[in-house]
Amino acid sequence: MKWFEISIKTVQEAEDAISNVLYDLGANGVVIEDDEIVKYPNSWDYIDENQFVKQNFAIVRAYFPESVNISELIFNIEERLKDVSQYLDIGEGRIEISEVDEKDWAEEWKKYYRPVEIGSIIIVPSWESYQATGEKIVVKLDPGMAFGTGTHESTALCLEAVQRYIKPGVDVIDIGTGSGILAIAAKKLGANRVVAVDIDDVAVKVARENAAMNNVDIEVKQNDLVFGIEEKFDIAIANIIADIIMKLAGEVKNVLKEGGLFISSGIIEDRLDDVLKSLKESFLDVIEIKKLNSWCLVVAKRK
Ligand SMILES: C[S@@+](CC[C@H](N)C(=O)[O-])C[C@H]1O[C@@H](n2cnc3c(N)ncnc32)[C@H](O)[C@@H]1O
Repeated sequence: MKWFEISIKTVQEAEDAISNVLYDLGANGVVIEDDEIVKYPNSWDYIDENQFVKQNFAIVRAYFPESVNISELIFNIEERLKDVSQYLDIGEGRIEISEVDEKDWAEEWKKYYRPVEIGSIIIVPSWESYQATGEKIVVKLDPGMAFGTGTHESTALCLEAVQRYIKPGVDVIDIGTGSGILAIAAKKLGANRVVAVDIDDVAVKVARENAAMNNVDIEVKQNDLVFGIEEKFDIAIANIIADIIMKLAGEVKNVLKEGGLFISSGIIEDRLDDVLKSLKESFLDVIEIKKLNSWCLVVAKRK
């Protein structure tokens, strides 16, 4: 499978804002390369440090599946970069598109993936040997090309929340499971039935493999959000982008028991009000909002 690699040339101060924009537009992964390039003056006859021009430089690379509508995506990136540049110098902001082979970047990012500890949960890359100590709940993971390593703020927020909300015996649906990370954590925290859905067939395959590697019994299926699901759950978790959370707000009630919770994440701060409005319009009571850097998690309760 091929992927689109979108590279944006920018400056270090803007790299987080740009990577957030790319995640919010549905990137499966973002890699930041930054360095200070030292440019020498054209000529000098004595060494004066002040004459060295330090150029602040960063490239943000994001990966999107080949199936994406690339012209629409580029249009959206350009629009969002214009918004960011209203309040932040984004440097050149030049966008480049190329196609990369799945195996090339799947292997590349593995070099930087280390165990991630959030509360009592530790996410360990499957290729690392890790000796668990004490009471830690270990989730072994090979995310492959699916989103969900635990390093992104939106996943970290969910991992923290599930530890507080999942009680032994609850039924859970994980919508947009990606690598299966949240569904596996939910099961290990004592959930009863766990159903994990994703629209992407690569994610479904990866989540099944990760569930098997962790010896947990999870039903993973390919599905568009909760369409056609007739069961009811105590907790629905969705770490997807704001636009999809807003769409889901109107449908999630159909899969929640009375008093059930909707844990939503992947919401960039600028879109929080839109999401809160959709939840309110869908008669869900917001009981918690948490922020980590520019990302938000919202917990709402079905009346
Ligand atoms: C940001 S990732 C989250 C992965 C993982 N749950 C985590 O927390 O790290 C969002 C996932 O939602 C999936 N997704 C996007 N739109 C969807 C839809 N309409 N129905 C189901 N899954 C969807 C994507 O394929 C992707 O795997």
